[in-house]
Amino acid sequence: MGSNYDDTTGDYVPTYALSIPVPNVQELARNDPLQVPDRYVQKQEDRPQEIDFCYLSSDIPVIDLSLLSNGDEEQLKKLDKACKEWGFFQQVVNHGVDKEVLCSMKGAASEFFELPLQEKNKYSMPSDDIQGYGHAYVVSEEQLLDWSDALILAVYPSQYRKLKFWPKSPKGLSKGMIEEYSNGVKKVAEELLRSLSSIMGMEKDRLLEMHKQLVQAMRINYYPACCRPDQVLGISAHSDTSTLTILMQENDITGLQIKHNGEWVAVRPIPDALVVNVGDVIEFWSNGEYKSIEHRAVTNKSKARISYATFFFPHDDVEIEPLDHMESSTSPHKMYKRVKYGDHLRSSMKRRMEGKAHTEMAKTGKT
Ligand SMILES: O=C(O)CCC(=O)C(=O)O
Ligand SMILES: [Fe+2]
Repeated sequence: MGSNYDDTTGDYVPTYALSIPVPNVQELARNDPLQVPDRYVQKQEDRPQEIDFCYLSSDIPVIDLSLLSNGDEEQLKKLDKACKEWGFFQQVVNHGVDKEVLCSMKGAASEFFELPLQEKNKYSMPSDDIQGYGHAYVVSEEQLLDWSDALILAVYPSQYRKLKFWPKSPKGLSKGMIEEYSNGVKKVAEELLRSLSSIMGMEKDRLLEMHKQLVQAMRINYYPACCRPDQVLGISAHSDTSTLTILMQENDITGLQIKHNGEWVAVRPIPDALVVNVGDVIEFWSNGEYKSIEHRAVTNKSKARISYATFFFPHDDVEIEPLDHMESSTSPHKMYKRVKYGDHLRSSMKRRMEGKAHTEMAKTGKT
């Protein structure tokens, strides 16, 4: 596991993974809008089908966070069902993050991506880490690439930050703005973890305590418009290595698709809602009862799309394994081996994003 010291503060910050630098997709699409280079054309079986674009599900459970945090039985049941059957849910109302904060974040991020490449490259991701502006999960020269660029930042604990990657321009995407947004979604994550603790039969604060330290990182994905959305993927199918992920998407541009009963289902954006998904850590702790669902993003012909994913995960040293009391409800055995979280995270980052392959490795083989 790598380690590093921040140039500006001298603090210890963990290093996550290597990623081979590859061309900027926004620039590529701007220079030649009618071409998709071969390296972005997905294998036939991975390409989005026509039907995947049209089927917008309104069945994905919607949860009211303010009712949930007051212990509302109906919402707790919904949460349980959502995590078992979907691994995803959306919160429409009362998630508590100010609408203005959501809007300012969106405005500031789109201004950032509109800057000239030379400006954005001041924050470019080095080949030995995945913080900064660039592409993560590129592990071989032959690997097919996703139709997106990203800005990735570690936010909490604050000593994990590498401030040289935090944009100084535009002014809107300031440290204060990123912190305000991050604090808002952190409160949402903490509330959800309390409710998840309850439905997993534990004291409310137990899941939070099990993190030792709640680590928070943000990835802002930029998907340029693409002349062949049927051939490319904005982000390949994967499940998140987090405990929970909170995603803010555009109010009017679809792109996120989740795997449900073997089919890809597009998540209909609900204005100002936050989309939440269960990550691998909850799947492991719950012995597979709650699912870390595969998802991906598709592109579209006419508009760029930006999405804002915040990942919450435990401290590197935390040992993750199915909780004893969760063994009996799903299976008489522990389905996953005991792993150090930092090892799981880094071993999955060494691979190309490939569905749930990285969680298969953690399985004991017993069901
Ligand atoms: O853009 C999206 O809707 C999905 C992004 C995502 O899955 C991720 O960043 O992990
Ligand atoms: Fe994801």
